[in-house]
Amino acid sequence: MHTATTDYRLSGWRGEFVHPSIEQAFRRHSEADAARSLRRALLVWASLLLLFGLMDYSALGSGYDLFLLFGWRLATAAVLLLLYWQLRSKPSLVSDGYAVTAAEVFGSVLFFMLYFLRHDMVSWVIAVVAISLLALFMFIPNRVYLSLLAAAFLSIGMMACVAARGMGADKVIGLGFILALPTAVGFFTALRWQLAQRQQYALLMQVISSNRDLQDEIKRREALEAELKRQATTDPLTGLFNRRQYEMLFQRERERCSRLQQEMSLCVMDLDHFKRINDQYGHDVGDTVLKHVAQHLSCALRHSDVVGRFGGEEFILILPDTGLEQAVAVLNRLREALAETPVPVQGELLPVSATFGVTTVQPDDFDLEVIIRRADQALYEGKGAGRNRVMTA
Ligand SMILES: Nc1nc2c(ncn2[C@@H]2O[C@H](COP(=O)(O)OP(=O)(O)OP(=O)(O)O)[C@@H](O)[C@H]2O)c(=O)[nH]1
Repeated sequence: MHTATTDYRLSGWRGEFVHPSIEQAFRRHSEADAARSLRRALLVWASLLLLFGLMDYSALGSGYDLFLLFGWRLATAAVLLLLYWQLRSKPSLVSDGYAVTAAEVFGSVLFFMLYFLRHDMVSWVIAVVAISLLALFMFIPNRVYLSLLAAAFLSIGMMACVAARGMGADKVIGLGFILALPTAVGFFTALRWQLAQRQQYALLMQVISSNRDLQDEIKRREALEAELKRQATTDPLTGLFNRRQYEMLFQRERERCSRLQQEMSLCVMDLDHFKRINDQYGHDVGDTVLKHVAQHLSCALRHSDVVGRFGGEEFILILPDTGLEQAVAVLNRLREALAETPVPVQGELLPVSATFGVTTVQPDDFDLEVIIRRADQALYEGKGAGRNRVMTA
C-alpha cells in the first residue's frame, strides 16, 4: 500500500497544488524540462539584445549615448548568459524563480534608457514593452506571482519615464491601462497553463499509481496461485508429494522411461515401530520424526526421483532410469544413513529405521495400485524378517 499523500487538489488562484509535498514533487518532475526551455529563451533574449545594438549604432552613431546603451545591453546579456550557464548545473533555479526575476528586472532598465535615448522610436519602445510583458510570464514557469512583480516594475517604470518626459497625467494613466492589458493576458494565460500542467501531472501520477497497484495485485495473486498449487500437490505435514501428485508424476515418468527404454523402480518405505515413538513421546514428536525423515529422503535422492507420502508413516519412492539392482543399492545407502542419523527431540537423540519394499516396473505394468501392492508385499516380508532392510519383489 502506498502511504504518500494522493491529494491532487489544485488552488485556482495560486495555480499550484494545495498540498506542498505534491507541489514539490511536481516541480522536481518538471524541473529539467522547464530549465531547458528557459535556457533556450535566455539565449534568444541575449542574442536579440545584442542584435538590436546594431540599430542603436545606425540611429545614434558613435558617442556617449551609444556607449551607455551598448554597455547596458552587454551587461544584461552577460547576466542572461550567466544564468544560462548556471541553469545547466542547477536546474532548481528555474523552480525558485528569484534569479530569473532579478535578471528580468535588470533587463527592464534597458527599455527606460531606450525611451530616453532613442528619440526616433519612442512609440516603438512602448509596443516592445507590451510584448515583453507577455513574454515575462513565459520565462518563469511555476512562479506566476514573481512574473507579476517583474511586470509591475516594468510597467510602473515605463509610466514614470513617460511622466518624467513631461507627459500629462491622462497620457500616463492611459499608458498604465495599455500595459495592464498584456500583463493581465499574460498572467491569466500563465495561470491556466500552470493549472493544465498540474492536472496532466496528477493524471500521470494516478495512472502510475494504479499500474503499481495492479502489479502488486498480480504479484499477490501469483503468490496465492503458487501457494494453492503447493497445497493441492503436497502433503501438509511433510511437504512431500501427495497421492494425486505422485500418481500423476508416476504416469509421466513411466511413459518417459518406456519411450527411452529405461528401467524404473518403485519402492514403498515404512518406518519401524513408529507406534512406539507416538506412544512414548506423543503425536507431536511423531510428527517431528516424520518431517525429519521426509527431509532426509528429499535430500538423499536424485532430483529426478519422486518422493511422496503414501499415508501415515509410509512413503513412496519412484526411481526413474533405475533398475532393481541399482535401486537396492540406493535404498540400502538410504536405509543406513537414516539409521545412523537419530532425530533430535526433547534433548534426546531418537534412533529411527525403516523397511523398504522395492520392485521394478514392468513394460505391461500400467496400474500403479498393482505395482504398489507388489512392493508392499516385499515390505511386509521385510517387516517379518526383522525390519530395517530392503526387500525386493
Ligand atoms: N505422529 C503421527 N503419527 C502417525 C501419523 N500417521 C500415522 N501415524 C501413526 O503411525 C503409527 C503406525 O503404527 P503401525 O502401523 O502399528 O506401525 P509401526 O508401529 O511403525 O510398526 P511397524 O510398521 O510394524 O514397524 C500409528 O501409531 C499411527 O497413529 C501422523 O501423521 N503423525
